[in-house]
Amino acid sequence: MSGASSRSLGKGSSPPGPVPEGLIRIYSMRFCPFAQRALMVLKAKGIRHEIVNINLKNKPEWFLKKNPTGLVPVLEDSKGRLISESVIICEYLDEAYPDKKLFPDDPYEKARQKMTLESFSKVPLLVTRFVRGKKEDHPALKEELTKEFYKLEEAVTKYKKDFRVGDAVSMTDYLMWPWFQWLEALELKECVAHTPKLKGWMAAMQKDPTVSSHLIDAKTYRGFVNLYLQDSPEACDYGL
Ligand SMILES: N[C@@H](CCC(=O)N[C@@H](CSCC(=O)c1ccc([N+](=O)[O-])cc1)C(=O)NCC(=O)O)C(=O)O
Repeated sequence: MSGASSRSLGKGSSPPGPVPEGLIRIYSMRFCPFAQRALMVLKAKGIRHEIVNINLKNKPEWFLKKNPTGLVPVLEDSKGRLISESVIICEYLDEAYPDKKLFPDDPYEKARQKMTLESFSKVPLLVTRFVRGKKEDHPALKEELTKEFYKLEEAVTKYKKDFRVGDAVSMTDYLMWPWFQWLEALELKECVAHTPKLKGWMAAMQKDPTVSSHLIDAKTYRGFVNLYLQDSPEACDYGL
């Protein structure tokens, strides 16, 4: 039932029992960029956890009781307390498990990182629109994404500390990364062709042990996207 590569649970499955003491559970989906944020934070901080993958194209009834919006990720602790929304989950994990903090302690530095995250905030929506959009809308969407990346290039230049590399990967790095991982699979790499600092950050991120343990190859992503867009109940288990 649990594990990053476990098959997803769908309609008719039995709900998992209570979360064992000393563990935390995340309801996830192997290809969900929002869930990947939380999974990277769990891994980077060394928090013991179990993963329950949800079939988003055939959702279990019991999952909708845990999160009526039906979205992953959701976090559950041994007291049965539930937290949804990826940024809220990540900030909670950073505070509840204060070893190896990912957000800076300094309130201004933390606000700075959140401002960088805000300047990134259109990217997930644009990537989703690109995936779901018609071919003829692609050039305009690519242009919009390129503009967003220029904004981030400016942020990398001005606020180097928000884009850390190597041992000092920060919360904003992990919160932004999953969508950059998609660029190759979606043939969107040209959008970062003229933002060398952002490209440098991407190359450095790929060397981070937490990031590299979550890399999925472009072909597998494309296989998933293809099935997801057809609303196939097999999409979330693609490649298993
Ligand atoms: N604010 C929330 C958003 C969470 C969210 O939206 N989750 C998606 C799963 S991931 C969706 C996604 O980013 C995506 C993009 C592209 C493709 N594709 O191209 O195939 C697939 C997925 C979901 O559960 N969705 C379930 C549902 O909508 O019922 C947060 O921050 O936690």
